[in-house]
Amino acid sequence: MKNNKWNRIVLKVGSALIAPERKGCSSRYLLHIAKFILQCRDMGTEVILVSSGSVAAGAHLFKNIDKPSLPIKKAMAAAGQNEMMSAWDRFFDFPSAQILLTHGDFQDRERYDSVRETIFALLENGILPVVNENDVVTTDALKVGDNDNLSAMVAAAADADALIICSDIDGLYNKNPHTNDDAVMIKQVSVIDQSIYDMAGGAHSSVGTGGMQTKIEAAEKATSHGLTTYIINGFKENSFEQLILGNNPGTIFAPYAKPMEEDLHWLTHTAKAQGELVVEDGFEYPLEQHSEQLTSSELLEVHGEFSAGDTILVRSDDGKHKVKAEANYSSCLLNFITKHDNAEDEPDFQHHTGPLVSDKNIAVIDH
Ligand SMILES: Nc1ncnc2c1ncn2[C@@H]1O[C@H](COP(=O)(O)OP(=O)(O)O)[C@@H](O)[C@H]1O
Ligand SMILES: N[C@@H](CCC(=O)OP(=O)(O)O)C(=O)O
Repeated sequence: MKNNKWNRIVLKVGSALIAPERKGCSSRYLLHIAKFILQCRDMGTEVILVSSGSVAAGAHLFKNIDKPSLPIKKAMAAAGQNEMMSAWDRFFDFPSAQILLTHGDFQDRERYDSVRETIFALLENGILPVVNENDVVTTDALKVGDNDNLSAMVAAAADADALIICSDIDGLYNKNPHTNDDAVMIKQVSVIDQSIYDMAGGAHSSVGTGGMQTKIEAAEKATSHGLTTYIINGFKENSFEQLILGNNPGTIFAPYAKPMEEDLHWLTHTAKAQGELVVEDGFEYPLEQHSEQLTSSELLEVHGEFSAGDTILVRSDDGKHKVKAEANYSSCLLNFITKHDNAEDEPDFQHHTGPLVSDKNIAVIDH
């Protein structure tokens, strides 16, 4: 990494590298990944490891592993997490620390700050943070769901310079190479747009989650925060040797020249919408100068339960525009308004309610 001069990186390691055949952890690939971590630290680059593989590592302890129920999958994660942590530990002569997170830890500002502070304290003391999703406690509403996105959220929270996603494939191809013989590898991506997402297919291995789709989402989260992002083949020792030499062994995603402001980045890439407003067609955000803000007179439907200050989706009735923003009113109040829009009450409500969402930060959703 002579040429890269990174201060801090997040290294994400996929399940296939930890427990390739779901027969417990294997040191086969971890050895050269651990060597890379060691070399980075020797060069003065701080490393945060995001390690998948708890489910794959724990699977061999259970019967009927081919179609495990959700509770069994969580039990596999609980048992496998221990195995995975000890597998990593065997390679290091410095301490490591386990951090298990859910989406809720990023959504809640106080918990988010707490995670950041803990990571910084570990790094300052030379301890390697090893992060995974806390699969045991996650629910659909609370989970990130895949460690590609989790690694990008960790990388943004930890102010890293680069995110390196180690997978079971050389990088991003123009189509899934496992199902298309003529797939061509993409060495560099400067802008992540729909054409890049269209290249992505799902996971191929029995242990991976998300395939290329979630890696591109992660790259978008990270590059928009100013991080260089790589997808590399973690099976190959040469990938890590090339990184150390400052070369690109896989696909590199260029960081945004002008990274997003922190709050807008959080709203766009981290915050989950707690509910949705459907409004009359014709609304546009971000607002042009002098254009009118959305008020309850344009409100058609309210979905979900949310409080003032929560993140919500606002969608035009024709589905053409969709934004994420901070609600200025609770779903309870807005439901009351939509159900009492008779001529008698309306002027009063219009008078008392201002814009439906805060225009401080508006994230336009286009895919
Ligand atoms: N366009 C693509 N380029 C490369 N791989 C792709 C593409 N579309 C789908 N894939 C699949 O994504 C897989 C990697 O994702 P995944 O199985 O989730 O791995 P990991 O465990 O490393 O997260 C590849 O093995 C491949 O089958
Ligand atoms: N939290 C899960 C990992 C989920 C996941 O994203 O796996 P992968 O696609 O292999 O990175 C586990 O430890 O098994």
